[in-house]
Amino acid sequence: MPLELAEALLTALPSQIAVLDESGIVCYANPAWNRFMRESGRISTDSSIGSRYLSLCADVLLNGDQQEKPGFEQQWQTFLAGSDLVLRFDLACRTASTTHWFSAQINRFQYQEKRYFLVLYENISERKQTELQHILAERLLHKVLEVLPVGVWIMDQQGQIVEGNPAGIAIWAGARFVKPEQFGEYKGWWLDTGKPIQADEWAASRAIRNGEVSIDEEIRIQCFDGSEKIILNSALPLLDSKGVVTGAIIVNQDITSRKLAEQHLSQAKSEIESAHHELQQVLSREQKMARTDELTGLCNRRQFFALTQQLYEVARRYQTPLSVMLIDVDRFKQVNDLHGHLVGDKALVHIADIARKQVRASDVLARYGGEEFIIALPNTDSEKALHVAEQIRVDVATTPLVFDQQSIRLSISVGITEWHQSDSSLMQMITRADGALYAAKRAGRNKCLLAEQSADEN
Ligand SMILES: Nc1nc2c(ncn2[C@@H]2O[C@H](COP(=O)(O)OP(=O)(O)OP(=O)(O)O)[C@@H](O)[C@H]2O)c(=O)[nH]1
Repeated sequence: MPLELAEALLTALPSQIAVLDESGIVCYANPAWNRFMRESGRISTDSSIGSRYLSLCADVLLNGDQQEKPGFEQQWQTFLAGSDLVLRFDLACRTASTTHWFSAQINRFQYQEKRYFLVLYENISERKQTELQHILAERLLHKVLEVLPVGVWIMDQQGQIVEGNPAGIAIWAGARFVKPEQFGEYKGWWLDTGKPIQADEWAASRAIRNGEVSIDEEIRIQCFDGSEKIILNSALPLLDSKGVVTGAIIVNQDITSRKLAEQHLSQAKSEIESAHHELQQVLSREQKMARTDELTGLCNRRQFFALTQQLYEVARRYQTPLSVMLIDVDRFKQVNDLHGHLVGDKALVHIADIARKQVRASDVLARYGGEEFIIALPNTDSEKALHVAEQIRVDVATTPLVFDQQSIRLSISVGITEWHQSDSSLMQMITRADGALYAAKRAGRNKCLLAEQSADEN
């Protein structure tokens, strides 16, 4: 090749090229080399010829490491003095505004029995920047993973863990851990349904195999100390630019203590609810008992007054009729004496049942005490009340109490009255009905008498 052509070629080449003599002094440099050395402040004139190669390598960073100059100097001197034919390294040359990265290749050669070195720089700044950004991103990711309170695992396409964070390690600490290929046989992890997790059911493997996204699957893991942990397990497939699954990212959250607290809370809630329910039942039983006569199941005297007082107020206010009747079992002492107290009780229940059949839902039927019953009949005048009383009396007289193959005949006397304009209280009505009852007894029993009639008779 003619020398001029070789010169023209070296001048046109964008790569930096220099030739050093055997002591490392630049004896040839192409324009690209000189331009770079000048622009980067390594030389002040237009030419590098005569400069020591080492002095042109100020601020050198070898192979991306922050290797200091003495380290490089030593490497350079060894190469210079040794017999190696090629020296390759990446270096960074800092200029005022930026850092240029080169891939350097230095070849030893001989020319006219003298030793020389051909230095060739290839600019790899772009590639290095990308690499550096990648490294920075990875470092950032590590930092984030380190401080994240949830466990994060990154798996490759084979299901091998390539990255994990301290929170993740803490979650699985003490767990009966197995190798991925043993997942299928392992019974130490199971879903919250109680089903052991099989290899292909594991959220991570579904993410890798099918690209499936699983969010917050609740799983239980068994630890060597016998305890259990409850973990929320999520898995997302990692995809490349073509959408092909390259691995998975798994996120774990230990919710054992939260779950325990929830369980305690719901247990406490159901205990409180059942205690409340029981209390309600006791209360309503108590309330019923407080209103009811135990023997006959009718209202007791207190309840009679509570209900009838309201009927009395309504009758007074709207001037509507209201009647009251007092019923007394005739010669009841004899029933007790002849058949015993127990039969006496049955007789009372028998009469209560008969009376119950004759009253309306709006009437108040109560056991007034001992062998006495009382009925308040709203919207009923004394004539109609007498009619009701007669029906009860006749039913009692014609329906004997059958007990132990005995038939016990019973009768009642009834005193009836209705509300008068002149009445000042409910009690006044009851006293009048009692007077009529007394009169019915005196008149021979098994009778119903109106207070108004009995007053006339007296
Ligand atoms: N078996 C039973 N007897 C009762 C009950 N309450 C009151 N007696 C009885 O009822 C009887 C009422 O008797 P008396 O007041 O003398 O009147 P009587 O025998 O019914 O006679 P007259 O009312 O005059 O027809 C008493 O012997 C009481 O002991 C009860 O709950 N059960």
